[in-house]
Amino acid sequence: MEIDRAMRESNDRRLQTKYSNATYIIQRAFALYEFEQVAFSFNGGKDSTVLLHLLRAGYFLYKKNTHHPNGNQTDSVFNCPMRTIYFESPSAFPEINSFTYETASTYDLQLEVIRLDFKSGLEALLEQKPTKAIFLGTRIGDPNAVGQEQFSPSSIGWPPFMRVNPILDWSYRDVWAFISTCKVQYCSLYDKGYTSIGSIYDTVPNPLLCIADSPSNIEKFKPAYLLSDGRLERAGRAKKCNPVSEASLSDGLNIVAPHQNGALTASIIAIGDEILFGKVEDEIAGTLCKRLHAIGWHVSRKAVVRNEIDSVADEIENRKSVDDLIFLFGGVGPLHSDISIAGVAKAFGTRLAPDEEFEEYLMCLIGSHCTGDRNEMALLPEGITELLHHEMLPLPLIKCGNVVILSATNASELEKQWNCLLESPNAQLVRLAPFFSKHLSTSLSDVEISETLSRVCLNFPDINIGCHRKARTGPLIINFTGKDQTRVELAAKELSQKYHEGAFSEVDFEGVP
Ligand SMILES: Cc1cc2nc3c(=O)[nH]c(=O)nc-3n(C[C@H](O)[C@H](O)[C@H](O)COP(=O)(O)O)c2cc1C
Ligand SMILES: Nc1ncnc2c1ncn2[C@@H]1O[C@H](COP(=O)(O)OP(=O)(O)OP(=O)(O)O)[C@@H](O)[C@H]1O
Ligand SMILES: [Mg+2]
Repeated sequence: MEIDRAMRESNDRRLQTKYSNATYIIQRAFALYEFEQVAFSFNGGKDSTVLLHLLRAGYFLYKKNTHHPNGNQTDSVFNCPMRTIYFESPSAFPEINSFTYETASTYDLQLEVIRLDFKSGLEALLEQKPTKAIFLGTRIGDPNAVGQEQFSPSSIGWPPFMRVNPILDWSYRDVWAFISTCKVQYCSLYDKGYTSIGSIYDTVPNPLLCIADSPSNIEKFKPAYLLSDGRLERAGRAKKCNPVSEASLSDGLNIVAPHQNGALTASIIAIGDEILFGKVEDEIAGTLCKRLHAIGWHVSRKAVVRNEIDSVADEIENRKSVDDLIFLFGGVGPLHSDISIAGVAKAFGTRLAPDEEFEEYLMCLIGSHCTGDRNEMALLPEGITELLHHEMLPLPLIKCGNVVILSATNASELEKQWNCLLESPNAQLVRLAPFFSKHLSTSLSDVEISETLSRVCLNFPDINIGCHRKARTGPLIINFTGKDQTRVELAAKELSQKYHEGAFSEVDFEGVP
């Protein structure tokens, strides 16, 4: 069977893994449902074209593995004569329409044409013929894929059937790699710059494929397979909203209010059972606090949580609408305990989806170790992920909504990433007016100064007034911190004036004069 052979002979391990997973799902469906009760939803688009050939291969493998394990199943025109539904619409492109009919005839598909909308059409279909499962070419990144699994029952309010999505985890690039590896025919619109095809009213060629300097002044487009960033495959679907921007706008993500000189707050989340066991000293959070303070940010919370998806998600959930940025570190990578990114996805109510751009960086860094089965590190929260590039970083940093994920494991790695973040405009790590501090040391007892100090606090709500001491019996150091130097000085003066001369001396934070 030509598809199976082409895939076996391919040296694209990653695509082979996708292929074997997809054909496994297809074989499971054929094992679970009677052949006559399963349908394929085909519309001539690239995704359903890929699915058609996977169904042919999956059916071939199913037959080979169940009925005729030793039979000769290598017939290159092996077909899957399955029920195929096509919702034909007057607003479909004629090229799509004719490709659908031609392909159905080439591959002996039993075409059932439905001229109703999806929901009513499916209701009518299920009334006429028992249909338990329908194969769809839905892929992650499609607006309607959110929340779906490879087997997902139809939504509430829809007629009951199982949606089977064998290529749910396929990327745009996987689709074109498969089409090219197996040399299958596809609708001609994809050679004219269309990258995802809806109706004639809402679809134009993808502007990202436009050839700018066409000599004839007529717009020309490169073929769809040349689109390098698959996340933009729907850029030609004019009237439909991009789920990424929709989600980020409705959540207010990525939009840090333009506080002129005001307060921006950050929280820091360390993930690590070892820190909680007391086995590892975390040096990153402390360094981050210093760096944030130095650029005028307030740190509102520093937390350490367990290597558990729910613990990470809960902590982010609590902070994501309170703080302007959340810094997260620990639990990032391919190990079983590296659950931080899944926790971020859960906190934002999204799923992990392959990020092709990040995967490319991983490939450059660790080569074939991250291809095929081992691309888990390229699964990033869908619709909310931004990559923060910097020439000094071998891998871009990941920002999801307002959560910045640091991969640093010690203070010196952090310093490097911090400097890159400062230079990356998308990190939104803006420099604010600096803090001024004054520290007074005294041998007065806590009891002696507490009442006066409380009054100063009331008079200077804009100044942070804190106290610390190195030992119970040693001097007390009082810290005045704020953005207005004059107010800081005034607060310190108001306190010292209430006591005899020499009761306070100015020191640094450590208490050194
Ligand atoms: C066979 C079939 C089953 C569908 N089942 C559902 C469903 O259960 N729930 C739902 O919200 N939409 C369902 N839809 C609609 C799709 O989610 C989606 O709106 C449609 O494929 C159009 O996708 P597009 O916007 O990418 O063109 C179904 C569509 C088809 C063809
Ligand atoms: N008019 C239709 N008739 C039958 N099935 C459809 C129709 N429209 C969508 N589908 C099903 O929904 C799936 C997802 O649709 P979608 O438009 O995202 O993919 P596609 O049409 O295959 O490719 P493209 O994204 O390039 O348009 C299709 O693969 C197909 O299974
Ligand atoms: Mg389509």
